[in-house]
Amino acid sequence: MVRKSAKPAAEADDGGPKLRFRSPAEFFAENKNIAGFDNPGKSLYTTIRELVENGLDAAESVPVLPMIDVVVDELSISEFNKMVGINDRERLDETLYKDVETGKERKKREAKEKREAKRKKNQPSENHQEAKKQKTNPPEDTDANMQVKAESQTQPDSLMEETQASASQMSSQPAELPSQPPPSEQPSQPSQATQKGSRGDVSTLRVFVSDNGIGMAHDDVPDMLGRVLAGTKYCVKQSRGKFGLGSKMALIWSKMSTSLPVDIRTAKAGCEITHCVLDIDISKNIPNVIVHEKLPNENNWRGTEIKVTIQGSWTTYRAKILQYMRQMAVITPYAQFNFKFHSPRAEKSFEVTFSRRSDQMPPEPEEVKHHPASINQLLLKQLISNIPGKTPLVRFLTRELSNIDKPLAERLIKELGETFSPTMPISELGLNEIRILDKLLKEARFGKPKGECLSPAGEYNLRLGIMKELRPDMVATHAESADAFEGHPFIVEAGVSLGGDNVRNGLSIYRFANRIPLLFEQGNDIVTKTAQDIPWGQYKISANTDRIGVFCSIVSTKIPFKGTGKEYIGDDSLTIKQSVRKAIQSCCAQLKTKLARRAELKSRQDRSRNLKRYIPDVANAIMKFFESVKSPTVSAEYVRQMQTGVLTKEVLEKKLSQHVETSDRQNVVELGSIFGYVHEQAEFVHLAPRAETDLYSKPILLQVMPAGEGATQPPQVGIQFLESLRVDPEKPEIEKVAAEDNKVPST
Ligand SMILES: Nc1ncnc2c1ncn2[C@@H]1O[C@H](COP(=O)(O)OP(=O)(O)OP(=O)(O)O)[C@@H](O)[C@H]1O
Repeated sequence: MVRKSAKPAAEADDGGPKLRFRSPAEFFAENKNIAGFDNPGKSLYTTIRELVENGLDAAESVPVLPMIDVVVDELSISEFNKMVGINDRERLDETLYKDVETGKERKKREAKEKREAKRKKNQPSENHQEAKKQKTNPPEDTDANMQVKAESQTQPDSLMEETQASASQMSSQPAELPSQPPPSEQPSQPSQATQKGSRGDVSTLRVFVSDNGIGMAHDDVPDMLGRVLAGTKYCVKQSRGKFGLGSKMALIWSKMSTSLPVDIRTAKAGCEITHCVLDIDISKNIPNVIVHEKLPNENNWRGTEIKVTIQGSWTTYRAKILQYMRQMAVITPYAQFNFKFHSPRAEKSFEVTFSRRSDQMPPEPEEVKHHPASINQLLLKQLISNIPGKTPLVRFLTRELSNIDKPLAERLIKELGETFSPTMPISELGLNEIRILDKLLKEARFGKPKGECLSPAGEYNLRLGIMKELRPDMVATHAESADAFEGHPFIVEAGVSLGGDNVRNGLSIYRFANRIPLLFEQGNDIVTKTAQDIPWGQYKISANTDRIGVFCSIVSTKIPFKGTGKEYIGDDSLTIKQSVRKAIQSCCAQLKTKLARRAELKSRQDRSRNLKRYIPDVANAIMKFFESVKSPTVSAEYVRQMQTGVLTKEVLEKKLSQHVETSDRQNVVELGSIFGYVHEQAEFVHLAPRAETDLYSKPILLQVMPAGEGATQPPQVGIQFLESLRVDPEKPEIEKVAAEDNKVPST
């Protein structure tokens, strides 16, 4: 009898680690921070972001002007309990709860409040001293002092202004967004809706996002929204979505925090409405469908509505969420965003509309083929397996890859060696043939991928955004031509502004990647780092004391984000970095010219203001001059006018003063053309006489030269006949104004 041999020692259960498997859903549930779901507050922000961006992608793919509604409903604890069927429960032992203040905590808080109050009391004198110090010690213009808006920075005031202006309160309170009450006014007991978490107040929120986009096919809905790493955007095309993950992360977070499913209503054009309620089986990474039905679509509605109930920290992330909505409105001016927040505390509720400002949608980005420079062995195998095996190699190279035409494909195949031929079927390409082909594609020279497949925001939209966002004194924009990063085309557009409303000294960075704004980890981003390296001083801009806005929009078929949360782009993407630098520097060069011109015009304006001080003396000097000139040919007419009272000192003073004002206004027109003011508003005043009754029959230009800055001596006076109006050839718009109001004499 053969005895069953005992298990080899190595296979015995020795208590060592056991092999386990994780589904993609489990992996992302455990590592949700890499997808931007770090804590309840950030999870709320990312949930809204993912759903809004899906809506925008869906509308743009129709294409139709996007209309995005976002409603965040804060549920009271009772409301939530009712929803899930739990009875409200009285607390028996209050001291068990984290949100109830202990005696020690109360003492600590009271001491802190006392300190705060004392500090506030002393503040006026401190402020005064600080101001005095700043006056005497202006900060040095060093890179170390350069300020970059940190992510911890509070919402810019301009946002508050705008939000307040357009917020229509749902409560009877004045139109003002409710702000967080000071700590001393906060209840020590949890509110009806919130519980204290380690990261601020955590409450249950129902997030509803709807769009007028392309909608989803009935059968696809469960997989699209209930299977991690499933989507329609895995192709070489510019889009906000890429990973097939975002909406599923929202679902996973809802599963982790409230255990409630996601509710979807969607319809494609001319189709019935799909209503689907689904959950996700995390361990199997498959949708767990609760409802999947078709409903009549009487109004022929098209779009998608998604409702998800999650925990989140509204109070901590409210500013970021509104900042996000606002920046989306800036970079997507052709979209309309309606944002509502409902709370059981009516005074906290509000709604904001970020109106559409342009009907001009950028062209829809095109899907393109892989560029040879983006190829690797795995991708080659995938491409080969996607098409029939009998496809000849030459056709594979020309049809499946971009930037290879037939002659180039034939040259490449020749270069591969004798075992390759243009007609060989791709099924004959073994592992080594693929290795050889991959090596050659990496080493050969190819044209850059074309940027036509991309849809940049456009300098116009960028400028519109900057003007609206910052209302700057001066702005310059520039679009770099398309370049490629690892075989993916990209385009960088930049804008640099100076001054503006509520802009702090130093650098304020606004970065958009495929029209997604960057609100977190800004310090690590390629644009921030590049902007910090710009030698601002060379452009007569102080990175320390000037208020500089740097806007940068990057579009690409692949943005090299450092995480699936699509936040920052590392500055190791060298070709992108170079383009960003060049684009910012081009803006700086434009600003330098404008600054120099502004300084020149400003000094001209100052000079003409100074001239006015000398007008009485000048008038006196001219009168004396005519009185003393004996030659009748020069002065007979003037002497006659003086005798008849036409030419008096007062008339001269008036004329001189008019002339100074005229040249002042000219400066205003020129300044206007530099800063982009509307020319129709500028008044052009002629130097020529307007009527025969005027003092002189020919236009005259009086040149009054002060002796110098702060001179006490009377100025020199000269008189010239003006033959024609001098027009700056660099400023044709001024010429146009003059020509339109063409009372300028031809003589
Ligand atoms: N509002 C919507 N309208 C139409 N289709 C949608 C909508 N939301 C999601 N989808 C479809 O579901 C797919 C999965 O969406 P999901 O948010 O999970 O990932 P994604 O947008 O493809 O990529 P990413 O994770 O980078 O955001 C999308 O590719 C899209 O086809």
